[in-house]
Amino acid sequence: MARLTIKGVSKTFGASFAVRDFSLDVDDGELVCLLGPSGSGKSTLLRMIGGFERPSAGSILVDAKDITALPPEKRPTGMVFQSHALWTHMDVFNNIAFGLKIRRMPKSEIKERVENALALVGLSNYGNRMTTQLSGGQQQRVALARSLVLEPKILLLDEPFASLDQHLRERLREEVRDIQQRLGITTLFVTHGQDEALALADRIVVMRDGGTDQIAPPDVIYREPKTEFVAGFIGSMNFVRANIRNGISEHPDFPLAVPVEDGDAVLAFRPEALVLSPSKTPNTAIVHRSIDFGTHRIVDIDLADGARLKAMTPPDVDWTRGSLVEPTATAYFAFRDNKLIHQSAASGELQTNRVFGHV
Ligand SMILES: Nc1ncnc2c1ncn2[C@@H]1O[C@H](COP(=O)(O)OP(=O)(O)OP(=O)(O)O)[C@@H](O)[C@H]1O
Repeated sequence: MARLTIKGVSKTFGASFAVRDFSLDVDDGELVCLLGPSGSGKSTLLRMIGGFERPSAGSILVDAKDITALPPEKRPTGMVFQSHALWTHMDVFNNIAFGLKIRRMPKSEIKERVENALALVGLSNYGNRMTTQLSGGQQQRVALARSLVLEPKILLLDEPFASLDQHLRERLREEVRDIQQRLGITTLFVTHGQDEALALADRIVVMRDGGTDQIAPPDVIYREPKTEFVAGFIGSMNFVRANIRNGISEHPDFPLAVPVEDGDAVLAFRPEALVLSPSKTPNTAIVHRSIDFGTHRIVDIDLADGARLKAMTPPDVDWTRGSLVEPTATAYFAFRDNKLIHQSAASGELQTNRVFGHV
């Protein structure tokens, strides 16, 4: 168990910043996901923590000890990469034992530790297999065991399941979460899959252009996105542009209360916060498509100005293509210059519920 502290870390390549003035405290046993689009600096940040890249500024501490200048093998970190890079001329046992042999650990202890690590990743009978005889998922399990066997204080995972199919990826990430919680190991997990982050993380760091837009638990990121970017990147979100005057949006379909200074804003609402009612007035919204998912229906509607929105509705009402509907947003956000400037009371209530544990 260990606490990781990242203080004002930057990394420049030539004139451009890959990571910009990044700070984060990761608690003992916490799992933090670094989430962001390609090129946002996730891998560079992880590589700096693992010692594979030197920060241009700032420092990295584990349990208050500065490790910024240490090489990877002297750090209390273990890293699992996207491509597993197992040794093909060694069997599974020796792949996992390699790091321990270098540390000149007694043979009997190596055997015990490797067997424990194999059991942990569900590969107890695979020690004698060559790595070329393993499936992709099994190879990633071996890579994980190879890191865990060294008992790192901090586990660093860089999109470890990116090359696997969806089903296997979901299973492995649940296994990793399980192992991580059982060992109580402080973990940083890089992903660009929002589902993965929402399913795994105690907290999510949403990265953009080397900086962070928001650091918060998954439900907070979903319910209280601090920026327009976060709102659009995590979960499904509808956006419309509107002018705000005297505290009211001038959008013809969404005359919402937005008590902010007059000017342009982006209004945003989740599909589940968009309620549809039948309308007789032409020139409102028209149903484009309705898909039944059993538990709910997703209805695409086209506004008069051509914008297409998604509503989540109960499954029992079938909205036929071409029917006229009036959309109402029951909970919404308003953004200006990427920043949240207003959140409706309804989403505020959700927040209160969450805080008091009623959801
Ligand atoms: N060795 C390097 N030399 C020059 N530029 C680099 C180097 N490594 C990364 N970069 C740049 O730094 C930025 C951040 O890259 P990084 O790989 O950290 O992003 P990422 O969020 O992990 O992306 P992905 O999801 O595609 O892996 C990118 O613009 C990238 O081109």
